[in-house]
Amino acid sequence: MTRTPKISLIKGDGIGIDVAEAALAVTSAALKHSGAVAPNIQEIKAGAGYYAETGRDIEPDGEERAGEADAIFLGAIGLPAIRHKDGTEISPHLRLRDRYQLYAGIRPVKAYPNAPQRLADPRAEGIDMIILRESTEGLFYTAAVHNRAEIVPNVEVRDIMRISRATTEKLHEFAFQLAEKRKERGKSGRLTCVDKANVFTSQAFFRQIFDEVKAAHPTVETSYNYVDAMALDLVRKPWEFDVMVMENMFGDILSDLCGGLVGGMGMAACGEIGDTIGLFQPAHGSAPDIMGQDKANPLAAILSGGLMLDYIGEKTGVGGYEDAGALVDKAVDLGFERNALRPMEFGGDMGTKAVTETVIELLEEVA
Ligand SMILES: NC(=O)c1ccc[n+]([C@@H]2O[C@H](COP(=O)([O-])OP(=O)(O)OC[C@H]3O[C@@H](n4cnc5c(N)ncnc54)[C@H](O)[C@@H]3O)[C@@H](O)[C@H]2O)c1
Ligand SMILES: CC(C)[C@H](C(=O)O)[C@@H](O)C(=O)O
Repeated sequence: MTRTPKISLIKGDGIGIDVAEAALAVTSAALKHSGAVAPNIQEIKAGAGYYAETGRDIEPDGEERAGEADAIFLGAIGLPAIRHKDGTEISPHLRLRDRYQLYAGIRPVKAYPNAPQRLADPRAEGIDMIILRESTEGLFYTAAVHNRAEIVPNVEVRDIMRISRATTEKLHEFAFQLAEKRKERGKSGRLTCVDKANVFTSQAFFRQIFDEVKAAHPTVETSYNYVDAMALDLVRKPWEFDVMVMENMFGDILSDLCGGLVGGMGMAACGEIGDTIGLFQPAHGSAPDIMGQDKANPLAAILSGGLMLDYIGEKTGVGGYEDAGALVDKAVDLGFERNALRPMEFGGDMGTKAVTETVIELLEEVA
């Protein structure tokens, strides 16, 4: 008997609530088309709004319950007006990354036809790459929610860039395997190690481990780029890159830059994978400037939902999930090809609901 996959759902704050609902509607339609069993979904309350009401950033036992599922789906968390006393924002999702060691943060960056090209060079139409952001340590190791920074009140605060062998070996192994898979699918499969090895010992260690892991993957073409030069190259010739692997903070910053290259944050999908569970969310935030107005582009969340279905299928072996993930991608591809997806984010005429309904209609065609 096939088992029923389980998803933990955290809608969060602002547009996170709307785009999470959009992603669920689309994934549920895709699963019906592929004949898969519907997942059990347990909702967990968390976020800045929840903190303002209760003084807690996630419901009691929420972290533990989140991890009992096959995957976690998150909308977005945080509202700039709601902060801890130390000035930082409400970010329980960083504890989920830490607790479940979600080290491999996959952030796909793809240019779609009829979506805005922010670069004038026509080669920008071919942008199709992945930022692989380590998501548990690096400069986020001492993020405020972990209480690990060295603090001399009002005098000095030291945040630490932690690069550990155990996590970095797993990250680079993941990166090489991803590059190999992409090459099999006709992409260049070139892997770039993005670091700051010219200045920081931790970053030289990151690169040293990259070279060690590379020895077991002789067919993968590799290169190095310092993170500052990477920012330059992502604007001047992003089409030359395929997979880029980097520490946490560099990936945080460059993945927003990449979102901008292909339209905006409403296109920035994300999957954070650990050894036992994955968390899927759009890479954008709660967008307080447009919340409650049906203006958010739900595609980053919808594409993240597609990544989640693929992950659940591969992890559990439950039939129809990987097919449903592929259907979500196909529907979005077709929608852009036909100019049937015109999010307001790009100056189009379609709000959150209209984009979601159109993707659901397109699913019927691609199924
Ligand atoms: N993963 C997360 O949960 C996450 C990520 C980033 C920021 N945040 C939080 O979200 C809040 C707002 O942060 P911010 O303004 O720096 O980043 P943001 O991503 O929310 O917004 C940045 C800009 O992009 C636009 N935007 C973002 N997503 C969009 C979408 N789907 N459709 C259309 N436009 C979109 C916004 O309107 C805004 O102009 C903060 O509290 C921050 O801490 C949370
Ligand atoms: C809101 C914040 C904690 C988060 C991060 O820095 O990881 C966001 O910027 C992201 O990119 O997902």
